[in-house]
Amino acid sequence: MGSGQWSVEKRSSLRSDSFSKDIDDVPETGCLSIIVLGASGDLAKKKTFPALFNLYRQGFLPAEEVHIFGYARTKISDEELRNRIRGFLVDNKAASSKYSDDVLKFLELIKYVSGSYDTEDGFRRLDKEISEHEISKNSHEGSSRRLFYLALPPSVYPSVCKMIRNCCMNKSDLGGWTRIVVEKPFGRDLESAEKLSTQIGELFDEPQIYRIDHYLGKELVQNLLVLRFANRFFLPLWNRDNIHNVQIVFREDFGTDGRGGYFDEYGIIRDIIQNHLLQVFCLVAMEKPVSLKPEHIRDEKVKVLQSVLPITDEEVVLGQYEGYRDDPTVPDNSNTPTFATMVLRIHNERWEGVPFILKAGKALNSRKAEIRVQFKDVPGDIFKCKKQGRNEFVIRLQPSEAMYMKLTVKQPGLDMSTVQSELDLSYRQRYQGVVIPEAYERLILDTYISFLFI
Ligand SMILES: NC(=O)C1=CN([C@@H]2O[C@H](COP(=O)(O)OP(=O)(O)OC[C@H]3O[C@@H](n4cnc5c(N)ncnc54)[C@H](OP(=O)(O)O)[C@@H]3O)[C@@H](O)[C@H]2O)C=CC1
Ligand SMILES: O=C1O[C@H](COP(=O)(O)O)[C@@H](O)[C@H](O)[C@H]1O
Repeated sequence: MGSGQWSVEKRSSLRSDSFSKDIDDVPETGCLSIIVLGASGDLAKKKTFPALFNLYRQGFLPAEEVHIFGYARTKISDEELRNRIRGFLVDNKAASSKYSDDVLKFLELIKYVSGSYDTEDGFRRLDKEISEHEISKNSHEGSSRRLFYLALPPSVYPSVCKMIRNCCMNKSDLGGWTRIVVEKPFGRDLESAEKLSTQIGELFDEPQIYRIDHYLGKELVQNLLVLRFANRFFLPLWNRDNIHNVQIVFREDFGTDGRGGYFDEYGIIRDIIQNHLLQVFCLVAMEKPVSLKPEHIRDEKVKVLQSVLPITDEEVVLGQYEGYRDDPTVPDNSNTPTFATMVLRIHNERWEGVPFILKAGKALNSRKAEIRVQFKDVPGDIFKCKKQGRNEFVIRLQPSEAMYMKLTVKQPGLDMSTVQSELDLSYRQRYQGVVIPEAYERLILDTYISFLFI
């Protein structure tokens, strides 16, 4: 395959599950069960099931091979779970008021099992349901694939992983596997993250564990490396000599929305900044990796993080939106921040002196996620155009993916006056008819099929 082309391959290089034997050459032929744990929750209904639906519609989850299971403590029937998620499955092809055949057929693939997260009873019933599905598909023992997606608060990951390990593992000697997907935030702090890592590491091999940060699946986040390292424009400009500051901003126009129980335990820094915004920050600030191999990219990210100076109190602002404590699941005296802004300073040759301003807030007046790179003023400005504002390069992750560059140009006409204008690459206009995948589609697909850049 020539350079720059994508190819679909099995994760053969990662097939070192201790539960599988010598399976490198065994094709994956067994059926696939996707188990969404925490199926009653916000993530499951808003993102996980819709992403699975989109994969199904595009043929990546063939009905003959796949079954989907929801699991949570809430006692509801299969039909009640389907009713909860139905409205979140958007089918562009369907007539506006009707659910399409695709939606109805997809919902038929979903079964619900109710049980607790720390006792074996529920997980044994879940295992029984999965096995029945595997048998019904004539999947040979040892060839079936089981993907456990933990759409749950991290506090229950250890017990859930233990239950999966004790009750729901399948044989993998004929190309089958068991994998788990865990969400951010990965613990509350370094100590709890390390503890969690150890606990999960004792139960599963590294290649079986997928830690997800869905911001990495967003189209314009995926584009950051290409933009930075495949364009001559940016190479000489991307440094302290030219850049005045970088802002990485996340705003949401709704509050906890029934998730107060989860959110109040973590707050905006652990919910958004420590994971989503730091990943974006690393991609903006890191040096060019040796290659696109995950470990090379990781190494460069780690170097940036290690170069960040301790954040000072004077460069942090925290806030809580009015009405946050009205949520019945939030304690009346909660001081959990729902808004935070902080300045990160990188102590290295490229970035010394350039503030990286990270900002995140819930229940603000708009929904937006963007990166703003503001350039320094032009030295020796003969046009006196400071009033027009600086050069700025903006990457809008959402909504309406776009990147645009703010430039100063001559105001068209007889006068020699200046005005600020934009070089605009709005995806909707530029890539008409191209469907941009949701972040979770990309990431979930990666958990059972891998795309290699060769
Ligand atoms: N919501 C979102 O948009 C996103 C969320 N995430 C991550 O996904 C994970 C789940 O988030 P989300 O779905 O929003 O959270 P929810 O608060 O909706 O929790 C999901 C489910 O977990 C169970 N649950 C909630 N709190 C507890 C608890 N303290 N102990 C045991 N079970 C509990 C509930 O199910 P039941 O009571 O029925 O068992 C609930 O329906 C988090 O790690 C979050 O960071 C990541 C990206 C986006
Ligand atoms: O991880 C999370 O992300 C969502 C926002 O995701 P987006 O893709 O819609 O920007 C946020 O609402 C949630 O609090 C958080 O847990």
